[in-house]
This record gives sequence, C-alpha cells and structure tokens, in this order.
Amino acid sequence: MRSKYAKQVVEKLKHNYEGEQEYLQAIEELVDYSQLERSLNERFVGDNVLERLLLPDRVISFKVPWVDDDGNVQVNQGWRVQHSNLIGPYKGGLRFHPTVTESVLKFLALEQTFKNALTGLSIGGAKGGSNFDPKGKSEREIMRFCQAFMDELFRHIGPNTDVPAGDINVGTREIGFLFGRFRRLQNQFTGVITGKDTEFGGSPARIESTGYGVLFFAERALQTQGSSLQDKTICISGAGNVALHAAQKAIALGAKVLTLSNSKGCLHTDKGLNESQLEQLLQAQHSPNLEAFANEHNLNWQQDKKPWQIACDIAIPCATQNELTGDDAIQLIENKVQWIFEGANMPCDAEAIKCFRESRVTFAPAKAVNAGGVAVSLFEMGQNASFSSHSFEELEQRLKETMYEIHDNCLSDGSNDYLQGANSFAFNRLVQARILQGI
Ligand SMILES: NC(=O)C1=CN([C@@H]2O[C@H](COP(=O)(O)OP(=O)(O)OC[C@H]3O[C@@H](n4cnc5c(N)ncnc54)[C@H](OP(=O)(O)O)[C@@H]3O)[C@@H](O)[C@H]2O)C=CC1
Ligand SMILES: O=C(O)CCC(=O)C(=O)O
Repeated sequence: MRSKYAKQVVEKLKHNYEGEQEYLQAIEELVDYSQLERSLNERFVGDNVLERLLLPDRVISFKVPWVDDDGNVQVNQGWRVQHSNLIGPYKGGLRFHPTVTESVLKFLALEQTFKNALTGLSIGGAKGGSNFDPKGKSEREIMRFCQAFMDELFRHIGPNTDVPAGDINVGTREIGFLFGRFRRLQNQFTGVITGKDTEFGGSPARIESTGYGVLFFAERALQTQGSSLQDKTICISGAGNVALHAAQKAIALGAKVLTLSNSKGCLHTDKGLNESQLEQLLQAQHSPNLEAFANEHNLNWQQDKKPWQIACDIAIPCATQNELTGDDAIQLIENKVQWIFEGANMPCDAEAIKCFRESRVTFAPAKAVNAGGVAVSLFEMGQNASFSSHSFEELEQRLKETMYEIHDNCLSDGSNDYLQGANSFAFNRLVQARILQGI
C-alpha cells in the first residue's frame, strides 16, 4: 500500500518523466515492494527523502564521434548517469547496445544504487553507456569508439569520484581500450575503472564474479529452505559473461543446466551441459555462436525461442531487462518452477513478478542476486588503491561470504520475502545517509 506521500512522489515522477518506461518501472517496483511505511517519520516526509533518493544526482549526455574503417565519421549518443554517491563513490557498468536510452540507464543507475547499498559495502550507484552497436564492427572500430567515448567521460570520473565497469557488450577488451585512453589523457595510472585485465590491475575473479555470485546466492537460498542445488534442473537465458559463469558454477555445484540463449534463439539439452562444453563456450572471446555450437554437439536449437517454455526447478534469466514476461511466468509456474533468481538487471517485467509472488515460487531480485560483480569490483578498487593483489581463491571465498551476507540482509526484516527484504534493507541504509548528511 502506497502512503499519500509516496503516491504524490510517484505521480510527480510519472508526470515529469512520462515516456521513460524502464525508469518508472524500477521506481514503482522499489516503492511497491519495500516497507516504506516504516520510514515514514517526520524527517522522511518533511525532507522529501523519497523523491531525492529516486532522482539521479545528474545525467551527463554527450555525443561520441568516431571514425569507421571506411574513413567515415559516425556519431553515437553517450551517457553517464550518476545516481547517488551518498554512501561511496559513484559505481556501475557501461553498456554498449542499440537499445540503450536515457531511460534504460536511469533505471540501471537507480537499481545499482540500491544494489550497492544492499551489499553493506561503501559504494554509490551509477550507470552509463551508448546506443553504439558493436555487432559487425571490427576490433579497430570498437577501439576507436571506446577512445572517443572516453574523450568525454574522463572529465567526469576518478577513483574517488566515479568508477565505471563493464556491462552488456563491454568486457575485458573494451575496458582495456577505455582504461588505455584515460591513462593517456590524464597521465595517471589509477583504479578509475574495474574489470581490467589482470596484467594492469584487474582482479583475477572479476570476470567470474557476477555469475558465480548468482549461484552462491542460490546455494544459500536453497540451504535456508532445507534443499540443495544437487541434481536441480536449471534454465538459464543469455550466453554472455553472467550466463556462462552462472552455468559453469551451477554444474560445479551439482545442478543440471538445460538451456542457454541469445537474441537469435535458445539452446536446449535434457541431459544438461557438461563442464567441457562450458569451457568451450567460455573460450569464445565474445558471446559465442550458440546455434553453431548446438549443431556441433547435437543439441537442440530453437530459433527465436526463449528458455521459459522448458520445465525446470530453477529459472535464472541472465540476458537483459524485461526478457521474462507475465506469459513466460505463467508457463514456468505451470511447469512447476520453484525458484527464480534474477541474474540480469530487471529481467522479469512487472506482470511476471506479480505472477511469481501470487504463486508459491521463491523470487529473488537482481539487486541481491547479481551483486557479486560490483562487490568484487570494490575489491579491485581496494587492490588498486593499495597497489596490492589477491589470489583467485581468496577472492572467490570473499565473494561467497559476501553473497551469503547479502542473502541474509534480504531476510533480516523477518518477512521471508527477498524482494521486499532487499528493497527495505537498501532503503534503510540510504534514508539514514540522506537524513544524516542534511539537505
Ligand atoms: N557483467 C556484469 O558483471 C554484470 C552484468 N549484469 C547484468 O547481466 C545481464 C547480462 O550482462 P552480461 O552477461 O555482462 O552481458 P554480455 O554482453 O556478456 O551478454 C549478454 C547476453 O545477453 C544476450 N542478450 C542481450 N540482449 C538481448 C535481448 N534483447 N534478447 C535476447 N538476448 C539478449 C546476448 O545475446 P546476443 O549476443 O545475441 O546479443 C548475450 O548472450 C545484463 O542485464 C547486465 O546488466 C549485472 C551485474 C553485473
Ligand atoms: O562492477 C561494477 O561496478 C558494476 C557492475 C554492474 O554494472 C551491475 O552490477 O549491474
């Protein structure tokens, strides 16, 4: 139930940002699924804390002119949304994809702020990117685009100001190009961006951390319900960084991974993928060609299909926002799915969340489940600040402990409701910080 104050704030934002569908969707989810009424004291309302927490501090928007291989000048739009540095430097990934808009980045930056607060660590929230489509571009074109993007971004970031990282289509290669340009422009070697190659300050576990973290969270959630991942069937969507590392860890923990997918279709096997198949998929430098892989290994390839029509115990959407709709949720529920762990950011649309909550399915939101990536990014920042390094094993252990702690933070309000618990924990931290730091 929204209070009168929360209703007024949401109505105002809906009016002011009409058309920013993803941003408004994230706002409504946060307001509806948290125990905001517990914060409704005089200061919260009088200081208009809710509106101030939901609005980004600033949105930086810029043009990115770059030269293609034919010598033509192309122009894309770039953004950095610095949502909140109340509890730590702005932090969050960069996404290069034709579907990127200001609304998408505003939702991602808002979610990032709450996710980072939920970790209990000292990290603020931001997100950035461009509508640049790297598909079909040469490596030199991608490099020139990254350099042009950094030619503007560099003046807005710094190790204590704002620390970007990767996201869709921004992996170790792109981070290298971005970091190289920053270093040249500023003549500084600092931890200004995370997800770097380990040869120049990267954390040995950052690539694996989001996907592995998803599975550590799932492991803890199932343990709490007296169950385990052993022999559970899992449908995963996506075939990028998060999806493949989630699949790899799921297999290592004894589960059966039935699907992967990409924008072209879905790979399916009732037997489950094995470790060496995952190794082969992880060798592909960028999102692998799943259809060719399915043909090579005699697996089932379903063109233009999503994984959600396949019966499984656990569904882990790891591709993109709103990829799992209300109809997909109904299908999963009919097929007796028991757990949903969001690996991507906001992959379940509002209708799907409603369906899961009305059924007996356990639903755990992205801001809790996929927080392992940003947590290990913070470890990379610490490593860079102290010119030290850590082993993979040490970082994986810290990641596991952090994911268990995030899991327990979600349940700390006693509601046994991951969505409500995650939002409320993060809200409480941010509201406190907002009030204590004045107007
Ligand atoms: N990388 C990280 O550390 C973190 C990532 N996340 C979130 O996880 C999700 C995946 O990110 P990541 O794995 O890094 O990205 P990648 O670029 O590595 O992979 C993205 C995957 O999703 C697929 N995909 C993208 N858009 C669509 C679409 N519209 N329909 C179907 N499939 C699609 C891609 O397929 P194709 O190649 O065909 O486009 C690809 O297989 C995102 O929501 C991201 O915000 C969250 C926390 C941290
Ligand atoms: O590692 C980071 O800074 C951010 C990761 C990210 O973009 C996310 O959690 O969605």
